[in-house]
Amino acid sequence: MPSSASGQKIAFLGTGKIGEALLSGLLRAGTDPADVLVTARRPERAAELAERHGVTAVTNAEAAKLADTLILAVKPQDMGTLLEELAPHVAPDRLVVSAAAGIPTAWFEERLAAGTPVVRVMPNTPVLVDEGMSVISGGSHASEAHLERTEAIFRSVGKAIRLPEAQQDAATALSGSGPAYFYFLVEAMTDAGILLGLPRQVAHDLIVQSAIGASIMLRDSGEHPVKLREAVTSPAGTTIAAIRELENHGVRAALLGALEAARDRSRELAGGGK
Ligand SMILES: NC(=O)C1=CN([C@@H]2O[C@H](COP(=O)(O)OP(=O)(O)OC[C@H]3O[C@@H](n4cnc5c(N)ncnc54)[C@H](O)[C@@H]3O)[C@@H](O)[C@H]2O)C=CC1
Ligand SMILES: O=C(O)[C@@H]1CCC=N1
Repeated sequence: MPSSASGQKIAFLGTGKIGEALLSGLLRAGTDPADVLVTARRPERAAELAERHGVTAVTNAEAAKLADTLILAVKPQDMGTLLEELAPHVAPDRLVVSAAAGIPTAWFEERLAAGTPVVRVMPNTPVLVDEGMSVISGGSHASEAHLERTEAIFRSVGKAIRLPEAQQDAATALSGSGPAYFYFLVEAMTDAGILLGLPRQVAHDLIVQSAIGASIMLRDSGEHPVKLREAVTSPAGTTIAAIRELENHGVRAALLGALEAARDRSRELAGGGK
């Protein structure tokens, strides 16, 4: 287990949407709540988290003293303020893991005591259902043991792979933001069901189950997505009529542009920017 079996304490600094999703996943995976600390900007939020998950609410400075692994999950724009408060309290034997989009490990290394190991991770919200995709890159002081400790945490809530840090902005565009694109598609396709006269709940159920079935086939069949799509696309049939509309509206080009925009935005956040 990520923390309790190794006797290590993990602190979440900034426990918002992704922080709480990760925290709940770790607890489901068997981490002892006594080994988990949380911090929040508002005391009421910290108390709520402690009550809901049975973990301990602490200040950022206390987290730095008490925890072996510090998972920083504030917005990139808030990372500068957090580091100003935190850095004086972080001994270089702590592992600092940032889940923030855009910000490079070097940025943290400049602000922390010399030699402090930093690992950058881009997770995604399906960690809530143990189907997360996390991409891990080590900074210049992160050892194999630090990377393994980080992998153990993120593998308890889904898949985790290592990539060179230069590919983190692209990974953020693909898997970090990725779930949002699928939700957007489901929302639009459900609206299409309404246009075709179906009740909203029926339209939702038809699309969600189709998405689940298609996802499992993509994962388990080993087939290329083109093959899977061709198997649905009968000659002179319904699917090709829809595909023509998607191509007419440049949906493929829109996706290329959308993910490039997400990658560019991640790059812009490199300095914790606005
Ligand atoms: N939401 C997502 O799907 C993903 C988010 N991320 C990254 O995770 C980070 C957090 O994103 P979200 O959870 O979406 O944002 P969020 O706004 O839900 O959570 C951030 C939390 O940090 C707290 N916070 C801010 N400053 C603080 C401080 N000094 N001390 C303690 N707590 C503080 C805020 O009150 C808030 O609860 C971002 O850096 C984002 O790039 C990464 C992967 C996926
Ligand atoms: O939208 C964002 O900036 C964050 C990072 C990846 C997913 N959500």
